[in-house]
Amino acid sequence: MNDKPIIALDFSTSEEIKNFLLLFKDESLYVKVGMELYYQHGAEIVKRIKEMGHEIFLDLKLHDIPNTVHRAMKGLAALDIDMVNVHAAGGSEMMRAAKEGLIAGTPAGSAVPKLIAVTQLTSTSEEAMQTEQLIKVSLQESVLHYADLTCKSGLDGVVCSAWEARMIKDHTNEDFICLTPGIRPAGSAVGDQKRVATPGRAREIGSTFIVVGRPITQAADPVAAYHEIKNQWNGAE
Ligand SMILES: O=c1ccn([C@@H]2O[C@H](COP(=O)(O)O)[C@@H](O)[C@H]2O)c(=O)[nH]1
Repeated sequence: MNDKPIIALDFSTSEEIKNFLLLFKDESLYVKVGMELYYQHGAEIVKRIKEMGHEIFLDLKLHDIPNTVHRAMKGLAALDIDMVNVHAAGGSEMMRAAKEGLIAGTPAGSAVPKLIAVTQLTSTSEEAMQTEQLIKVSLQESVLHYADLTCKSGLDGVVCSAWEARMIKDHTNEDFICLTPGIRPAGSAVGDQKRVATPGRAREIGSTFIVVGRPITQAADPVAAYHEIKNQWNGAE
């Protein structure tokens, strides 16, 4: 497991990002740049955050035809990101194309970013999956199916809820990344998330990375909230 919780930087302005990151002074963080930030500030914001010494998971969840995803990944690989993702629902051909694009676009001498795939979003309940996506198996079966497909397509891991991490690692291997959003410290607001777990529970079950947004970014003291969550994640409290 990675000892740093990944902070979801769900902000829209570069000013907000700057002010937020300044709170952490010289601490090196692992942050997640998602659609809200990337669609407004693009490669420039990724570059600036990287220059500040932070690791970056670029959470754009690509899902398109294989050729388009290959070309997009080739471009993203030039950004010096650490991890990026696609939707497993795009299929094995698309996932393999994503990986090939990433390898082709990575500058010589640099490490290829980790590539993971979303199984079922943590905001999806079993009922919504069955009635809206018309997937007639259990949510666990669907998540496991996508994890298996992702592993066989040569990717590094999946996005899932903490509750599915152990099952996925048992069916793939211990090194297969299970990155789990939907993390909520006891007593904090769940919001739109459906499959949530505390940082401590996520560690016990087998998450490799946890992603935490609002419980940190909307806290009265984000630095204190981050360290409390980090301690719980590392089993220190
Ligand atoms: O299944 C998924 C995939 C991605 N996310 C992203 O993680 C963060 C979670 O933020 P919170 O504020 O802690 O809910 C957010 O950026 C999502 O886009 C996810 O939640 N679930």
